[in-house]
Amino acid sequence: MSVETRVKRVTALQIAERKGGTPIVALTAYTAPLAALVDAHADLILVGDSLGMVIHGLPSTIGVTVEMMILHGQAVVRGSGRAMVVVDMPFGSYEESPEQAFRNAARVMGETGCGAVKLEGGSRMAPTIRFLTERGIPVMGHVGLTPQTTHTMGGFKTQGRDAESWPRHVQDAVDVAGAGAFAIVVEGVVEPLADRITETVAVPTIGIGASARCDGQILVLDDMLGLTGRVPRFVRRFADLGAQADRAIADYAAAVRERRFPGEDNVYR
Ligand SMILES: Nc1nc(=O)c2c([nH]1)NC[C@@H]1CN(c3ccc(C(=O)N[C@@H](CCC(=O)O)C(=O)O)cc3)CN21
Ligand SMILES: CC(C)C(=O)C(=O)O
Ligand SMILES: [Mg+2]
Repeated sequence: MSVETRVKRVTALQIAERKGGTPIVALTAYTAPLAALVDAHADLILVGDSLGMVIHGLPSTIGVTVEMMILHGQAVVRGSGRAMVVVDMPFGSYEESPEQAFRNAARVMGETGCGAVKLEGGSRMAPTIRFLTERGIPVMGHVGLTPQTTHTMGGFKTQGRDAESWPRHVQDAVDVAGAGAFAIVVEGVVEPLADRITETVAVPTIGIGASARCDGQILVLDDMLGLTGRVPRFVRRFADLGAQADRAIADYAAAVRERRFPGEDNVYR
């Protein structure tokens, strides 16, 4: 392919410049084939640590490892070509020190070829975000409901129901942006708080369960395709692939048992 026609990936800078513009379209993907489908329509693909719960059956994201993130990150980078790929830093891989975060983030970037990493946390993670961005690793922030701290936050609870907590959440986003994050996922916050955060920080906010006031939206792909079980209120099911798969598998089972499959078309003679 010539230099002129080669499609370049969306960059962190391009995402940062989308503040206040056409909403940024983001989805998760964990595998090459689904990354290819998302790549055709989205600006950003997140290899979320939600993969631990969604495809590995873990009870939370706490047990996800750097190795798991790298394997799925490699698959998603291979399957996509245009969208920016961001890989979640899993629990325990970045909280200890900026140095620990850099070591693991550099490994994730180097072994997957992704364009950025994401890590959870507000003001307390700002020094780490600065440490990474100053050393060439683009960072996406994640504030509000942070699933990796579910055990200290008392479950997956929507944040900002009490207006007294708003200044703390706004400060979290301000500090994350000030530390150099190119965008911030705002998860599970009431609409007026999402509005306040979005109008306060200069970088785009990408919401999940955080209203239409954000500069973009993200969902777990499997949730919006209808592949997961009970989904929270913030999810819209744009398809019902779980039910379609169930019917297809039932049809296959019946066809095998009744010797209708394999049929004439499926046999080598
Ligand atoms: N499949 C899947 N989708 C996700 O969006 C997702 C994951 N997994 N795993 C990691 C985190 C966990 N997430 C979650 C999970 C559950 C709720 C939930 O049940 N929320 C309550 C809020 C109740 C309240 O208002 O406090 C809800 O009923 O919507 C929220 C976020 C978002 N992330
Ligand atoms: C829900 C998104 C933002 C995420 O962090 C994940 O999928 O792990
Ligand atoms: Mg995550």
